[in-house]
Amino acid sequence: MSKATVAVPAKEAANQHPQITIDQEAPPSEEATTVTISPDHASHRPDKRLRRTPRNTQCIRFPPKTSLCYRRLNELFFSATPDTALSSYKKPWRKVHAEPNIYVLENFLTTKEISHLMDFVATKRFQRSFVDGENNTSSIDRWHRTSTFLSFAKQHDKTIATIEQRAADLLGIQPRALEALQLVRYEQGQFFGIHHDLGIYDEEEDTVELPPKTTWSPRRLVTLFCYLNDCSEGGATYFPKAQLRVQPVAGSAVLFSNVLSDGMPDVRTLHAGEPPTSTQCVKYGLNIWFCEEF
Ligand SMILES: O=C(O)CCC(=O)C(=O)O
Ligand SMILES: [Fe+2]
Repeated sequence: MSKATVAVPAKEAANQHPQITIDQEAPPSEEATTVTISPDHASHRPDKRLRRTPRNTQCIRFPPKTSLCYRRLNELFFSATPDTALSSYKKPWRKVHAEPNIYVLENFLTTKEISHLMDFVATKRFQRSFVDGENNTSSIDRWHRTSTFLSFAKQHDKTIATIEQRAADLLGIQPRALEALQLVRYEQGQFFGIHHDLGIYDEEEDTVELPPKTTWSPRRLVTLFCYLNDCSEGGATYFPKAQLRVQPVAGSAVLFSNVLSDGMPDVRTLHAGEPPTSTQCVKYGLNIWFCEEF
């Protein structure tokens, strides 16, 4: 039974504005398959109706146009040919969706790094994940997110610093622009419902509210989400608007932008962490976020 459905009402269909219906009573869809691309959504254009209310007029400020980072972001996310941007990535990679551009990078983490990260799993305490709400509040929401997490201090150790540096090199940024790495865990049935990494999704308006610049939380431009283990029964990262599921494979990472080229949230990269459906798989992932500034 699908828990999150994407439906295009008849009157909206002509305008290509998919509406998302989220059944809050239950976690996201279990109809996971390996990476698939839907022709229906491959041509979806950015939603030009993004509201510019007084609360979200401050769009994301990109790095200077002359910077390596600006060129990388442009090429990776706003052009059809990312080959130069990914030329420094010497391992296999695939563009698994166009507009919005979403990539899967194979072997982003080495097996040594994975086992080092998994050592923390045994010794450190995971916290219940929470969701951000209005007015800089956050709360535990068992309907929306039941997974647990663990944050590392920046450059916590040599391995973490190496991973940070690798992610920074990929995006052409300094490691200081990355948020502290965050390990997430999903036991059977645990999930993270449909959300956006930049701000709060307004289901009725089908927009993402860009958080104000003054908020305590950094604004996340780009997400690089790494998988620490294989998970074939459930556990996919699901992009409802792209109709895409990325199935966890140890060491690989999914890369996507949370912003459009005008610095406003890209609602098309709405996503969810689906629940592993078997006791055989406890899913572990590592969030690496490139942020606007601290
Ligand atoms: O677990 C996943 O596949 C996605 C996790 C995620 O979206 C997040 O932690 O923000
Ligand atoms: Fe996310």
